[in-house]
Amino acid sequence: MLTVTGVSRSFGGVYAVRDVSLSVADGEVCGVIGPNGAGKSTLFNLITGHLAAEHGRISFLGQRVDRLAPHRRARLGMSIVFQAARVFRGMTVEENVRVGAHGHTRAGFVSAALRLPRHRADEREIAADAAIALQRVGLAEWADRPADRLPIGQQRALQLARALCARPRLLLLDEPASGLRGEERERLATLVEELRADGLTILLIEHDVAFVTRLADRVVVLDLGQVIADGPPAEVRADPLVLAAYLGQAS
Ligand SMILES: Nc1ncnc2c1ncn2[C@@H]1O[C@H](COP(=O)(O)OP(=O)(O)OP(=O)(O)O)[C@@H](O)[C@H]1O
Repeated sequence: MLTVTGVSRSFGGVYAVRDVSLSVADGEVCGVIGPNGAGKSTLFNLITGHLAAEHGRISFLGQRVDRLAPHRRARLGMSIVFQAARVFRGMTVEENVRVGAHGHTRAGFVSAALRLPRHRADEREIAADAAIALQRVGLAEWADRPADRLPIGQQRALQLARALCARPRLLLLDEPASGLRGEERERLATLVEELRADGLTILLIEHDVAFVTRLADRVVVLDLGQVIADGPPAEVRADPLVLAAYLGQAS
């Protein structure tokens, strides 16, 4: 579904991501881990289009996308949950989720905001999608409450619902567990497991090794901008290069 081939990006002459290749198959949960500064966020932004690659190619559903703007990639079916993304204040939970739908309806965001008549059919479709997404993440009963009153764990679930409302082919999660503790983290892991059981394809970028190795079918490890391991979680966790990269960080 997603193929990244020999992608590089530098800042001020120093490579943040260097000659990285990885692929995500249909229905797979692929995890990307790595110590601080390994290049995870840079890689994520290269895939979503928020940063331009200097070398390499990125293909999504058989189409080359590395020159496409983020919204064009989103329209092809990439849906993103950004690291520590906020919910929209002054909007209900349901309204927050609806925002995610505007990529795939005929109506653009502006037309929908103006509530032009020809977009009313879309509105019904969006409401149905939002209801399904809220149900999926366990927030249906919170639909009419102000989004910013939700506890952080549920705000993260809300961001997932917003991404699901766009009917993604590939869900891209950037450090979804950051800032979550104990029970909230556990609930998020269960939710990602459920999405995986639904057959959703997920690319999960995360600092927390235990979180990723529990959820991913395959794990790619970055260190100093390069891939140092790629394989099943158990294999990767025992890899001496991976252990050394994480130990190096701890010392
Ligand atoms: N916009 C930027 N300008 C300059 N340097 C950058 C920029 N973005 C990232 N870098 C550098 O690129 C390297 C990789 O950073 P990146 O944020 O991708 O790593 P990361 O693995 O996501 O780290 P963390 O786990 O700490 O978020 C770091 O050395 C960082 O300082």
